[in-house]
Amino acid sequence: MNVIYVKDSKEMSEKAASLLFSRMKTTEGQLNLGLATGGTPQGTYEELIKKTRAANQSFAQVKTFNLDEYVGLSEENHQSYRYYMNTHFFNHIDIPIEQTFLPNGMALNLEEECARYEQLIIDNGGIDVQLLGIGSNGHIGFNEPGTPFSEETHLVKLAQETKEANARYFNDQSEVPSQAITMGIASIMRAKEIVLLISGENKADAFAKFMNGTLSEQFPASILETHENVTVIVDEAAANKMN
Ligand SMILES: N[C@@H]1[C@@H](O)[C@H](O)[C@@H](COP(=O)(O)O)O[C@@H]1O
Repeated sequence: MNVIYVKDSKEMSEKAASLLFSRMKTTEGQLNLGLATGGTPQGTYEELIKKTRAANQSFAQVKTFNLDEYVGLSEENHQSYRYYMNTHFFNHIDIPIEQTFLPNGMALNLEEECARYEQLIIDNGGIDVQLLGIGSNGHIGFNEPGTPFSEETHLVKLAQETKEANARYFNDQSEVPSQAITMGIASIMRAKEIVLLISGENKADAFAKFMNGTLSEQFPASILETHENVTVIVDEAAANKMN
């Protein structure tokens, strides 16, 4: 595992964007990108848009697969992850929108939707580079503590801690959906390369726990240490409990 220590979230975003940009360039855009939402990767998307424009680079061949989506929020809902991805990234680059995929949290049959999404990723050849954030309880995607490492895309009930953490994006905590569809740990681990971003002092405990290396389903991110190609980019605020 390659751990890169950076000063702040700006430097983290620049490093992550450079890494993704170079992967897209070396594959001439023939790349399946796994993407994440939340506050942490927002700067990475901004940097990636800047780089793409400055280099006048086309990424029309890239396909994207997001980790997760809330159940019951339409794509017009500003809190849906589809809306987040469109506004923060897809509307500003030339990846055709038909090549951008998220689980459909409005599907009538949610179990079928999970199986469809898992198969969609497989049928497209799998994910080449997966971008990840981490929840303060160690969740990745929406795989909460206790999720079996063997899970593929599935329906989850959000932990109270996660609902509280994500309430800042909603008018009121009662509006935070209680369910989501997420790629499972097994789906994430099939990505050929993983880039984990950790930023801010509210992630310091999670980072310290991650680095202590105990493999446990109670701390979902711990599985990443068993993946052969992981880069962690962590800023000073998140790393400060390691000193
Ligand atoms: N499902 C997302 C995760 O993919 C994300 O990593 C986490 C942390 O978000 P933030 O980066 O805003 O702290 O929040 C959500 O729960």
